[in-house]
Amino acid sequence: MSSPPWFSHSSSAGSTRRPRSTYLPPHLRTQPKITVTIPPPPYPKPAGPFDISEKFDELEVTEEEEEEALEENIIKTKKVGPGPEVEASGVDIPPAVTSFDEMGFATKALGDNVRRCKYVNPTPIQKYAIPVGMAGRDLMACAQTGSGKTAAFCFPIINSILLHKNNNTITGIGSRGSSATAFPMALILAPTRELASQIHEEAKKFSYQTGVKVVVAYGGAPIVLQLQNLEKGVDILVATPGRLVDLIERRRVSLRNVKYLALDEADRMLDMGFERQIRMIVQQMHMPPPGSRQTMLFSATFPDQIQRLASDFLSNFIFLAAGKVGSSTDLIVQKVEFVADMDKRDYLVNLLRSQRTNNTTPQNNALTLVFVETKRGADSLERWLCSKGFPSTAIHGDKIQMERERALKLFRSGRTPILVATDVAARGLDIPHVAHVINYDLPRAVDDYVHRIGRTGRAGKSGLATAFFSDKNAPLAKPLAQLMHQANQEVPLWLDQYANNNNSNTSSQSHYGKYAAPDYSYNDNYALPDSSYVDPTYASSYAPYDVAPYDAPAAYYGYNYDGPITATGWD
Ligand SMILES: Nc1ncnc2c1ncn2[C@@H]1O[C@H](COP(=O)(O)OP(=O)(O)OP(=O)(O)O)[C@@H](O)[C@H]1O
Repeated sequence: MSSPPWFSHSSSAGSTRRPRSTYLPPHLRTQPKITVTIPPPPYPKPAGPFDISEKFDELEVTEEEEEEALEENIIKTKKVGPGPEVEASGVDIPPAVTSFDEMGFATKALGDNVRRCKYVNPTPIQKYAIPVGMAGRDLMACAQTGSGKTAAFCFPIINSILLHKNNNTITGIGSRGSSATAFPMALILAPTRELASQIHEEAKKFSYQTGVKVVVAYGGAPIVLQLQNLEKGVDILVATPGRLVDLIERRRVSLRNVKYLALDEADRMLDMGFERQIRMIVQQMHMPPPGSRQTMLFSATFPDQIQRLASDFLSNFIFLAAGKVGSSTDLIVQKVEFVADMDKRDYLVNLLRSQRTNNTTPQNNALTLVFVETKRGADSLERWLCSKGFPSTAIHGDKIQMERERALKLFRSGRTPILVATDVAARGLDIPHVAHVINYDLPRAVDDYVHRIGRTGRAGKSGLATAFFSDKNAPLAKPLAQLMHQANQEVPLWLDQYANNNNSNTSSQSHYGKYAAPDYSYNDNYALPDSSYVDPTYASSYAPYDVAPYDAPAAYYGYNYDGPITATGWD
């Protein structure tokens, strides 16, 4: 493990020579030499190339294969469970269950779909959250990354739709001239296109052969196709805020009939400056009020500002916390290395080379996700890695949606086993076989670190996370060290020392303060992709970071949304 220049530590011996070709300006030549420490592989060796088909139709498996998969999932959920204690608060909390059979789904089809997904036992959060959701109660649920939160809000929604679809007051599609308005019964909001798309795929699997229709709408993809899908009928609409507002403005979606609302990664949507849009969607666009609809908020982290939103959106809700709020799962081995910024590239290449040589993550077999700070940095690192013989691809907010999807597909399938990403890939993405997450640039906030490393160590599997820490990350030292201690990780002495020297920044989980300016990486990835809308309150914070022109329609400023609806055409 490498240490900062001022820290004397025995492990700094045995360093690797910096390649001759690297020019170092004289004033930087006293920097410590690089040591690459590769821990033993904590992850199972996955078999690649990977099957990324996601539809059940394509997943018809032999009984033998099914048994094998079930066996594997029993092992996985055994690792997840009995799991961390789930803390529940609220009145009349419905009792938790221990198996999917006990959940009492409305139709056999739902139980069949659980089986098709090869889920043997519910994860801890599912044991508590699914009964709460199925009892129709509002819910705020916090559970570690990769713990199965998607199923925890999807199953109650699908179940309730199956129970109540026929009593629906506004059925199917209303009409306005030649184009129809869709009246979904359920709305699931997600912060990014990729996450919305993933939830859509999951929800389709969970509702397979139930008759429940799931449609997705997000920016960057042709709206015409989404409109056509909406016209065919929709029970559950999965959407990003920007595109949804556009569809409502065009009167192609009405929220009057929404009985179930789920916000995934709700805290992230606030960080991104989407609060006003979300409040407008939930409070001013004809959605039934709390009490007349069921609302569920899910995330792995819950910074303070979400509490206020919760009190406005939820009614008589139950709070569930699986494990410590904002903690990382201990399935992930976390390493922190002190790497000066100028040494990062060489260090990374050495790390990947050792990985390859030691066969810990053979090429094309296990996936490595590398997080960087900027879009330009992502492109440049991707090129560098390719030039060094490491097939890589990159994903960030400046790429068009097709390129983003292509990059994910290449990575997911193992054809390009390294993905260089900005925070656009930090939340919610469930990519099997990600064995190693490298924080080449650490994020500014520890919550973001938790979500990033959570791309590995999912659903009971173990994973590895390596962070490159440099002087500029000093403010993160304390919350990072705290988080690692909580997760029983080996914390380098120098990091503890850094943490003690940086006592000023003591907030460990919620880092921006109340509605404070988002980190530029949010702008990089989130604030603009789905619309060019930037809340003027936050616009100045984005300014130095190459913001697309702010062009939100005037309607967005008024909180009373009942005026004339104009189609803006932006997406
Ligand atoms: N009961 C279960 N048994 C086995 N696997 C499960 C179970 N529930 C969910 N999974 C799988 O676990 C993985 C992680 O689930 P999911 O993406 O819902 O996690 P999450 O808690 O939403 O994570 P994040 O916080 O990163 O968004 C998925 O591959 C999912 O199919």
